[in-house]
Amino acid sequence: MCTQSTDQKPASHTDNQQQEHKESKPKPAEVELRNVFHSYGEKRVLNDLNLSIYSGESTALIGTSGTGKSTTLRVISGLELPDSGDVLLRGWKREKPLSQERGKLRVSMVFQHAALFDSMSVYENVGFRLLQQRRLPEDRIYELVLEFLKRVDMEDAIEKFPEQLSGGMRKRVSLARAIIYDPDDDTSAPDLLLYDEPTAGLDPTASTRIENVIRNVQDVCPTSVVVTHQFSTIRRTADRVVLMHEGQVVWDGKVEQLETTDNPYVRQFMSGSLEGPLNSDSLRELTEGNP
Ligand SMILES: Nc1ncnc2c1ncn2[C@@H]1O[C@H](COP(=O)(O)OP(=O)(O)OP(=O)(O)O)[C@@H](O)[C@H]1O
Repeated sequence: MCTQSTDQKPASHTDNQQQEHKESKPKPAEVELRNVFHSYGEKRVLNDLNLSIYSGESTALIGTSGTGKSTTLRVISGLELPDSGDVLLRGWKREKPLSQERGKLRVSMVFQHAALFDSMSVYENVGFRLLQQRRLPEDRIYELVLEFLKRVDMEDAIEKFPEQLSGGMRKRVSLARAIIYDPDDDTSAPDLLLYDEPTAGLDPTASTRIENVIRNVQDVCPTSVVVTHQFSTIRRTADRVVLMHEGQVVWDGKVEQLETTDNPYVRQFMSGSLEGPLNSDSLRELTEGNP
């Protein structure tokens, strides 16, 4: 049942994007999504989304299922173009999808289901981009793959195939693949890492390993967005948290403010209560208010 309908409709979403984050972070934005709308067929998923991702900051993107978090990552990466609104990468406006223009920011994405090539070894998976580019001799690529596998504690698996690895191991391999670059060519390092539920389906130990890796790779790429449902991942990996609801940002603050804010969306999300602005009555009002 919706108990707080009038002051939590779309018009108030912007107000609810609390200034807790913005007041304290006058950093340059790596990514700006401005008034972004995106639908799959008739289903509107991003609904006037405004979001900035700041340099040097790890942002956790949270929200209930189906609220558009993965779609937001896909729009940031250029895998999807918005129906309307702007995607700005260091001020440069994306006009075409990633397949047609790479853009001003090197974005690497770690997908929810590792997305490794089953027919390729771990070496071939992690070195895939460097092997395709053919700029480096193969023994140098092997060295680099080994080095980046060490970062995720997976160097012993270099000759293995994905089917020989557990889910958590596959995720660590996919992390190595996302971050690998040639240290002699600074332009090959990722500028932004996007993680889609990196710890989903993992036991607590495997989750902790992934969370440590996410923290540790911040020296390679200090700016990241992590979509997650897991509080341990939020606490261990994020500086800032953005809560989405029905394709909009409804709260934006520092990770420690999750515990103290009285924002009703955050309070309900944190408590897991069925009562509050995240419930289905509220969702219906939101949809009805937006043709
Ligand atoms: N390719 C697609 N075609 C049609 N509908 C899609 C597609 N991708 C996502 N959707 C729908 O869009 C909505 C938002 O999906 P999205 O994956 O962005 O949400 P999410 O917040 O990441 O959800 P979850 O936390 O469950 O992963 C969902 O209802 C989903 O079913």
